[in-house]
Amino acid sequence: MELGWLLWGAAVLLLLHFLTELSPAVNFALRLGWYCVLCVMGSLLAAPACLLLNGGRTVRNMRIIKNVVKTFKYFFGLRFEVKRLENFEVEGPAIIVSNHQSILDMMGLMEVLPDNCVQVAKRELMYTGCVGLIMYLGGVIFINRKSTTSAKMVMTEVAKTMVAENVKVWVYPEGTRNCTGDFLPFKKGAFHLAIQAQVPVIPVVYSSFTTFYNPKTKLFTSGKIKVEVLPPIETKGLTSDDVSDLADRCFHTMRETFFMLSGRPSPSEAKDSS
Ligand SMILES: CCCCC/C=C\C/C=C\CCCCCCCC(=O)SCCNC(=O)CCNC(=O)[C@H](O)C(C)(C)COP(=O)(O)OP(=O)(O)OC[C@H]1O[C@@H](n2cnc3c(N)ncnc32)[C@H](O)[C@@H]1OP(=O)(O)O
Ligand SMILES: CCCCCCCC/C=C\CCCCCCCC(=O)OC[C@@H](O)COP(=O)(O)O
Repeated sequence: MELGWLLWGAAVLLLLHFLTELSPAVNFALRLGWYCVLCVMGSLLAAPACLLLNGGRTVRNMRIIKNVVKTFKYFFGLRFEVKRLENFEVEGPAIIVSNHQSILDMMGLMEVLPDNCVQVAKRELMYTGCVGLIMYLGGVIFINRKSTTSAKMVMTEVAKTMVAENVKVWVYPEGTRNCTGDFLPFKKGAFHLAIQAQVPVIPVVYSSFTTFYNPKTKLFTSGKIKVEVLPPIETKGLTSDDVSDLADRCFHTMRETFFMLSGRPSPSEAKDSS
């Protein structure tokens, strides 16, 4: 009986292996499925630890979550090369902004996540079972993207509490995933937040995933991701009139860095040299 199960197991594994060799779409689905399984298993493992060690929803749980998620990269042959981590060393709260290419970004985020830092996420993620639970326990701030008024109210509240509780807040200013090899225009919530709280903005840039991950062509192989933490941008003395300039400044600096890290000329440079 046991031998029978073993043979069935081996046959299924062999079949999966042939299917992944045969079809990029199967390889893509299996690897992404495996990532989701890891997230679920990691959450099931981390949730009791968070509850036992820290008693409930608190940013301190992010340390536990970070340590679990940092192991995921080994399953996918992903490597991170991190530069200028010291730029996170600002006293007190800050807004961290970074580019958002995929659900895989969570691995890159945890690779560099400073202490006392929570993320802003769409509220739909709260309803993903144990993954939603672990985000809740880690202190993730959920916003309703379908209601600008509600999202703005939550963000304004965050501006007050981040100063009172000395936390950093991580926002994806593109507001959605984008794996096109360029940036989407930035939404302004993060920059309103920074100016309302009078705290610095720290941009973080991840190189393009397109050489190893592309949902359109069903590519998902191993690869290297370069990450650079840029110098903090002060907002002391800025007012709501400066939000657009601050957002533009971050967008351009981050986009230049993105093309540089990705080993591609930025579209403006390419035009100049032609
Ligand atoms: C252990 C194993 C674990 C396994 C793994 C599990 C979990 C790990 C745990 C944690 C990791 C969590 C990682 C989560 C990542 C989730 C990522 C996301 O969900 S990204 C999507 C959500 N985020 C965002 O959308 C942020 C960016 N968006 C914005 O900033 C938006 O501006 C907005 C606030 C959401 C509002 O957007 P909306 O489209 O509705 O409107 P506009 O942007 O057009 O703005 C309208 C108008 O309002 C002005 N504005 C915006 N914000 C403010 C504000 N705070 N105060 C005042 N005014 C504001 C804006 O400027 C516009 O005006 P104008 O056009 O005149 O400029
Ligand atoms: C009871 C319900 C059960 C549901 C089970 C779902 C299981 C989900 C398992 C694993 C999901 C892994 C999620 C990792 C977190 C990644 C967060 C993320 O990157 O979200 C995308 C969001 O930024 C932007 O969304 P859109 O691009 O606008 O869309």
